[in-house]
Amino acid sequence: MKKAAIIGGTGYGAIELIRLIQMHEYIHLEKIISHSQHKKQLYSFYPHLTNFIDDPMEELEIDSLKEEVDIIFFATPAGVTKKLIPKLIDSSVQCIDLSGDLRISSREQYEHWYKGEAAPQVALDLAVYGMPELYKEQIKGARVISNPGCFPTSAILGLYPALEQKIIQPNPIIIDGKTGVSGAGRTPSAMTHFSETNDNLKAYKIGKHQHIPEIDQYLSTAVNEQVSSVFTTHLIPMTRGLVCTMYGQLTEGITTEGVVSLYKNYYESAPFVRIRPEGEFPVTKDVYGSNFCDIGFYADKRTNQLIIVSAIDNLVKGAAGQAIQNANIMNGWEEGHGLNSIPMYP
Ligand SMILES: NC(=O)C1=CN([C@@H]2O[C@H](COP(=O)(O)OP(=O)(O)OC[C@H]3O[C@@H](n4cnc5c(N)ncnc54)[C@H](OP(=O)(O)O)[C@@H]3O)[C@@H](O)[C@H]2O)C=CC1
Ligand SMILES: CC(=O)N[C@@H](CCC(=O)OP(=O)(O)O)C(=O)O
Repeated sequence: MKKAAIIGGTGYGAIELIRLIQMHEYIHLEKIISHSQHKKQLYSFYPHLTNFIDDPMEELEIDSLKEEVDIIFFATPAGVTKKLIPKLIDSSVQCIDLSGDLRISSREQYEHWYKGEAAPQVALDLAVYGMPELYKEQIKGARVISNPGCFPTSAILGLYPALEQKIIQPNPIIIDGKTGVSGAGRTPSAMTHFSETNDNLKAYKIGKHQHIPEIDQYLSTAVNEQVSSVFTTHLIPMTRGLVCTMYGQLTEGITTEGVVSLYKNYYESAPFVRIRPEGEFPVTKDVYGSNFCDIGFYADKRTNQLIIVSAIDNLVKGAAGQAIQNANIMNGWEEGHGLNSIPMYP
């Protein structure tokens, strides 16, 4: 049994981690750290946690925390982990960061897209990108995990095999992303206000989204050349769920059936990627509350484009679920332990 702490206690990522850890036999949630609400009970903000979490949240004392727990989940906004991680470099505590702080290998790129100073190079060197379907061997030996962003999880899982196997051109790649409002976290804003989102559909952060360098960095490794994707996100009036619809120019006359077969082989040992048969495409309800990424394809002969549709739950495979999947791999537990529930439907 490993002892864990979550930093960022009152946020949505933390609440989803708590739900998943509750079903985990080998992780005990020792502490919930809150920046703004320490000494208060989490159930006073989230009554659905009544009788599950009784201890009050605590203030962050990083020097003692690293001695008291084995795993720290950082469910904090970008900008927090990069300041804390230098204090953990010499400890043995496992760190899993849900924020974007450790995802971008170039400090200059981070500073351009995130508008703040990047994490120290030593922390970036230590961090492994926690996408188990691509980097399982590196995750096994890692102590610091940079958990992928929600859109990058859906986009990279959907595009990587087609790029690596050269069935589509590396440029241009078009990614049309759509997400539910919980992706923006718990703090309300003008963009997430009910009357702005309900009955509405909005493209946002056009050309400026912080996931652009992350997607491009990992897709570029698939082809050993720079991929510069065209990526646009849309806010959808729903709570959870995310879909990327993606387009790449076919290089050869592969059929949809051929693409389905290629992806089935590629993800044969990936328990959370489900490939749809020809003619079927995933919807967000297929993955709701689950750690699955469902992917469907259409090789369009008329336009010579491969169309890929990839759906996840932003809070599970896009955040907390993938974090638990990484913890499982790091600790030699079964990859899907605590994550094998059937998606909620309807
Ligand atoms: N929501 C999603 O779908 C996804 C989120 N992520 C990433 O996961 C992380 C958490 O996201 P999410 O939970 O949705 O965000 P929230 O805004 O809901 O929660 C973040 C929490 O972090 C704490 N916090 C805020 N500011 C500070 C600060 N300056 N120092 C320390 N703690 C602070 C607060 O909790 P408290 O005051 O209790 O400490 C806050 O509630 C973010 O980096 C986000 O980008 C990644 C993928 C998907
Ligand atoms: C609706 C909404 O605002 N979604 C967020 C999702 C970002 C996220 O989840 O966090 P990371 O930046 O840590 O990946 C966005 O598009 O920026």
